[in-house]
Amino acid sequence: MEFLNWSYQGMVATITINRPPANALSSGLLKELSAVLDEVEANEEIRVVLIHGEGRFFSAGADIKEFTTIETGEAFAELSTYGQDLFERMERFPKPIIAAIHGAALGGGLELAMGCHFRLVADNAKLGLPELQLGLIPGFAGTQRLPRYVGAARAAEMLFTSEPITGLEAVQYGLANHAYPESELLENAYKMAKKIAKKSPVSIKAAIELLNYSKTDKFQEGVKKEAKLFGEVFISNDGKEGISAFIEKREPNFTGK
Ligand SMILES: C/C=C/C(=O)SCCNC(=O)CCNC(=O)[C@H](O)C(C)(C)COP(=O)(O)OP(=O)(O)OC[C@H]1O[C@@H](n2cnc3c(N)ncnc32)[C@H](O)[C@@H]1OP(=O)(O)O
Repeated sequence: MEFLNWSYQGMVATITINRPPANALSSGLLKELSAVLDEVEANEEIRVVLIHGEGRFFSAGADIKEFTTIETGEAFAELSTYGQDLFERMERFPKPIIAAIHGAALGGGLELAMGCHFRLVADNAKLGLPELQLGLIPGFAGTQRLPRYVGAARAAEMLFTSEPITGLEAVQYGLANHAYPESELLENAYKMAKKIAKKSPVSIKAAIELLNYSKTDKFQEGVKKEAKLFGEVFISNDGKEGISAFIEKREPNFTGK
């Protein structure tokens, strides 16, 4: 594995995102995550999965630099569908997956965390979907999962302003379950994971299957629509301007074209 480390001890597997400087989710990293999930699913000794980031951040989102190598809207929509399917698999995964978020979970990073069964955060972490700042939209099901956790109006504000919320706010909004000082986050996440690992894997698997029924057919329709629009927005002039502005470290100038 090039971008992820993983190991397990005492029924708890730890997946560490390790792609400096920002743990950006390149397509290679997403493929590795899929392969790790295969191994974790097949291993009967593992009952709970904890996912966190090495370095300063959980993850700053999809790899914006890799975006410049993608030429067509269709290819962008395919990337979107790949991430959506992977995070959907996580939400349906038969073993609980907990995200422990420090630093920042932005864009695809937050979308990955929202595909986990729940989130624990550092109280000063930043969580947001800043894609509109890039002249884009979220593409890994963020437009469908965020309103489920925080409500439509808060999701709209987070999308329209691109401003992140803090870990403490994420708990108030229902996006994260508990916030801790950053230095105590992992220790508390392991405590929680070990508690859950004592439960029957049979009943955990059934509970996860049932929790997924609370999603409506509209969720799946919304996800498909998101991938289509993700490709369309990417090929707009504003999409190109937003990505160039990020790479050139300047404010974008959007024209509506
Ligand atoms: C379908 C999904 C779509 C998406 O996910 S689109 C991406 C959404 N995410 C974002 O828009 C977040 C972009 N990043 C940031 O806002 C900031 O960065 C941070 C808040 C994460 C950190 O800010 P600071 O502490 O000032 O560090 P820094 O100098 O901006 O970043 C350190 C290095 O990390 C690279 N980087 C950060 N985020 C990404 C990314 N998402 N993709 C690729 N590279 C990224 C930067 O460019 C830079 O690199 P260098 O040192 O070479 O200049």
